[in-house]
Amino acid sequence: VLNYASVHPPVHLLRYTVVQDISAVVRALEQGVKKADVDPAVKAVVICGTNGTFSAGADIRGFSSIQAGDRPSLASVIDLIERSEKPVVAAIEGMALGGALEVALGCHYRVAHAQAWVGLPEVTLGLLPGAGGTQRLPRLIGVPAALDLITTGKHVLAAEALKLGIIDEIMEENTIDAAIHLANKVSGQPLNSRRLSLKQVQSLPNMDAILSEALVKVKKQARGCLSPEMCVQAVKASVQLPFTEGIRKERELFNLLLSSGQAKALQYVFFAQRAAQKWTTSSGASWKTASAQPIRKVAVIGLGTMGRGIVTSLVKAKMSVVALEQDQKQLEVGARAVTSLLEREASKMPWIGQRPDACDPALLQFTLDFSVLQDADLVIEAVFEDMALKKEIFHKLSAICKPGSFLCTNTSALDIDEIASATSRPHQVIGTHFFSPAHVMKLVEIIHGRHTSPITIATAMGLAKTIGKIGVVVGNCFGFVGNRMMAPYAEQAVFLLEEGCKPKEVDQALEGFGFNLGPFRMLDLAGLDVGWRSRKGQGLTGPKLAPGTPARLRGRRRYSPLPDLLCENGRYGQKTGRGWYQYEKPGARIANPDPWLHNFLIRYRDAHHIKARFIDEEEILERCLYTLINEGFQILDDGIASDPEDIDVIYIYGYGWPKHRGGPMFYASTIGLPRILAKLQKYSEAHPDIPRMQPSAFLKKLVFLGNPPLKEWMSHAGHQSSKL
Ligand SMILES: CCCCCCC[C@H](O)CC(=O)SCCNC(=O)CCNC(=O)[C@H](O)C(C)(C)COP(=O)([O-])OP(=O)([O-])OC[C@H]1O[C@@H](n2cnc3c(N)ncnc32)[C@H](O)[C@@H]1OP(=O)([O-])[O-]
Ligand SMILES: NC(=O)c1ccc[n+]([C@@H]2O[C@H](COP(=O)([O-])OP(=O)(O)OC[C@H]3O[C@@H](n4cnc5c(N)ncnc54)[C@H](O)[C@@H]3O)[C@@H](O)[C@H]2O)c1
Repeated sequence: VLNYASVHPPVHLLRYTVVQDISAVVRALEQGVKKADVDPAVKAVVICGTNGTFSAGADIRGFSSIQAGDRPSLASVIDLIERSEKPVVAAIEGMALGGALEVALGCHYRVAHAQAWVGLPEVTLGLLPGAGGTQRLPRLIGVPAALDLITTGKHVLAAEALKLGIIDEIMEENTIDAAIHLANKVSGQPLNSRRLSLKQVQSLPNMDAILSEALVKVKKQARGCLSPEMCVQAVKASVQLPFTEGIRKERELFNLLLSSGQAKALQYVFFAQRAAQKWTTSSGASWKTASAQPIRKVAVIGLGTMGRGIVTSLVKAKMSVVALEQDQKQLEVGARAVTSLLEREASKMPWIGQRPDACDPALLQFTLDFSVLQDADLVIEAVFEDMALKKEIFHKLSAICKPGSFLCTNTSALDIDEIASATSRPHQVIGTHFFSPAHVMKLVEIIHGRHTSPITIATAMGLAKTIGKIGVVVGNCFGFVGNRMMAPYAEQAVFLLEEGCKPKEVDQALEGFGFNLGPFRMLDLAGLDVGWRSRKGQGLTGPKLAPGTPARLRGRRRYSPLPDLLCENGRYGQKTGRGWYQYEKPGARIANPDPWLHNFLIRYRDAHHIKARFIDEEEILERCLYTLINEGFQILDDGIASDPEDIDVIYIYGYGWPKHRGGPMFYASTIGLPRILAKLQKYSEAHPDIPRMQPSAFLKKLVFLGNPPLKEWMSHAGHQSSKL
């Protein structure tokens, strides 16, 4: 942990390794600094890490054992460092994150390697920098810059840290030697001006406005997450209170966050995201047995909503891309759309000037000619959601593409095995389900068919990582994990309209819960015609529907024809300017309640003899969320997802589930499975014609087993029909 090595007398070198037992690091730092302080042979101290890394901060797993009210002893050691009569220099290699940057801020000087980066990411873990960071950083770099770093948790490279004033010197090499040199140079000089706790925060004429605007901004973006707001409160304390009182306030806010439950959820997500990268199949394949093949050239077929976003993501990651369309007109429209997306992405990257190759259009070729795809290492198909068309394309690809190339489909729900059956290489066929907008959304569901080889899975996962996405391996069934769980959720939302709600009431309840968009705003954005086409394909509506089928029943299941009726009226959502809401013009984004729709709902209820009733927020949330969670339990039992963490990662990064609630399965564990079961039982008794409300056998089993913790759920799953 800490290696107190006096290798460069008279400078003491305190080397410590991070992400270990924080109290051991803290104790060792304390002893080291105290020893150096009383040792007359020591004139200065340098603190550095081992193996080229200063530190990634406190061990996140250790937070669960900290009780609210515990004294963060790291803070007192940082005080000790700052009070030292001998200059202490931080030598930052690799990274200094969280508590590590706070240690560096307690040092009198900071030297960093040019490739090092620093940041205070605590906010992303539901916390705030709890060891003086919120009080020292504003004193060092001013309130606006400190607010930016502390409320976003972003990391900055050494050059930017130097510009901001966090770092005193940057070195291309020999950072530790440079720190020792600096320590020797400043030895004997007065230190008070270097002690941040003694500095005043630089006053600004518009300080009140800066703080209140920051508060408004973070509240708006946080969707109920507390930590960004508490970060602003802590920085505000640095402006309004003397240092020691500010530290007290920081500790009070830290303890409040620690006990809020949100910190636990966000830390769970941190590990869940990493766990999802470690896929394993039921046959035992994993990263240990299969490695990703190198992918240099990717082809994308179809430049519609999804294809253009996928192409943009690939080009941003500097991959060579061929984009193919079905006719010249579509090719031109698609090419224009991709160019404009790439331009927008480039303008968001201020470092573009230093990296002229980023988003290089020379990496991109547009074509109508399938034979150009011959040497692609991997192909992603993103044409219409139509099985016959997809099979035709895969058959063609199988004949044209070189033997080693991988064939991926971006289907939202269709059977991967059936698509693969159109090829002579089903082991190289896989689903890569991106989310809209594909150049923004982080998630890619990687769907493993019956014949998909481990190398194909590894390669698809590798590609996702290369382009900055989070791949999650799932099994093959209609809608996979995400869309399969979305179906009962969206279905409930529509049933609630039939029973008396307005779209805005349902959306407000779910947006209040923390979703980016409620179900109706989301459906309007995605396009109502997408689901309509799928329902027609399934024979739930349209020409394939048997004559005489009752309007609100399919078999013995309740069905709502409302979404079909909207489409029949040309209301496809934002794209047509009308959907569940009305928009100023087609393509406009601001959703306004539509009196036409409200009258339509009244007439619809009259026609079907439905008596509208008042439905409170609790019922809206429970019916939408608990049916979604119920499907999640079924998915786990079926083996379509290998564990609840995977489902949670899918929902957070693909569907805008509020991160501070940890994903649907984690949320279920915080509510308690007995309560979810009881509510589902109550609602399914009231609505016996909605099978998706009937509690899953797996949920019942877990309740019967005494509501075990989430980590133990999978040891009780059935898995007879594991698809992974
Ligand atoms: C006494 C109380 C005092 C309280 C006072 C407050 C102190 C302070 O304010 C709080 C903090 O410092 S908050 C902390 C602030 N710091 C942060 O928030 C930093 C969070 N970490 C990161 O951002 C990234 O992991 C890195 C950029 C460090 C590396 O990225 P990369 O190269 O892509 O690698 P990777 O795949 O990401 O990780 C590799 C492995 O390391 C694991 N692990 C990593 N960090 C961990 C941690 N802190 N902990 C535990 N484990 C951590 C990770 O799970 C994975 O494990 P696996 O078993 O192999 O799966
Ligand atoms: N839109 C979404 O939100 C979303 C999200 C995830 C997955 N998906 C899936 O992605 C796929 C594409 O969806 P989309 O929304 O981008 O559709 P889209 O209608 O916007 O685009 C499809 C494109 O494919 C092109 N195309 C059709 N036949 C072709 C052929 N034979 N050769 C070359 N190009 C051809 C069309 O010209 C069109 O540009 C579908 O399978 C869909 O289910 C869509």
